[in-house]
Amino acid sequence: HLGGGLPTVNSLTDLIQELNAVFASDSVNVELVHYLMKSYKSNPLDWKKYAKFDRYRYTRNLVDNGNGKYNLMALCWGEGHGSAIHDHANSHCFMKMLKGSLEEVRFAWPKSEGEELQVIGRKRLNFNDVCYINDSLGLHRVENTSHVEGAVSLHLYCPPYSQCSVFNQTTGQRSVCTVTFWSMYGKKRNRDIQESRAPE
Ligand SMILES: O=C(O)CCSS
Ligand SMILES: [Fe+2]
Repeated sequence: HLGGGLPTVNSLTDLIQELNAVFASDSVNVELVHYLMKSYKSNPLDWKKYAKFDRYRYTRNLVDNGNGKYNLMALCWGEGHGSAIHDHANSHCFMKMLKGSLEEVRFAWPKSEGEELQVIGRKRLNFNDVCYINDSLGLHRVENTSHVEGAVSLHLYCPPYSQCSVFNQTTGQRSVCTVTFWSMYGKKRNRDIQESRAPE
């Protein structure tokens, strides 16, 4: 886009170009990234090559590695699939609905060992909605509660991470979880059994 004013985003390719430009500087402009994610209007023709579903759990499909500054990925949730309660490894997390809807439940951090996690919020994310979280806002679980429709969400994590913490809701017990990709750049990886874990 020329000169001042906010860029227009007409495709996923545009969004990636604008994100690369925004992340060229070292500080993260959360409002601008939120605006860019919101201004992209989901078009399945843009993202269907990344939309790979598994029968048993949601999949994480890398779209762009943001020159190392962020990871942009498409998450595909079959009916009833959900994540574990997790944190975001001191990174920013932006999540946009590309298809279907997801329910987000937020929890406060456990204050002491053995304490049940407290729900601090519930939100339904609908088509093209964007939601933001970071560790200072709490933990969350994300779930596709539909019995009839899959869901696809676009996630941006900056800085990128490969491990986060997952929490047991009743005991507050925290454990480390390594997250990987089901596919990268639209290509499915031949994987051995234990790879491609999502925080669940
Ligand atoms: O697998 C993940 O990255 C968590 C999805 S909800 S932000
Ligand atoms: Fe999350």
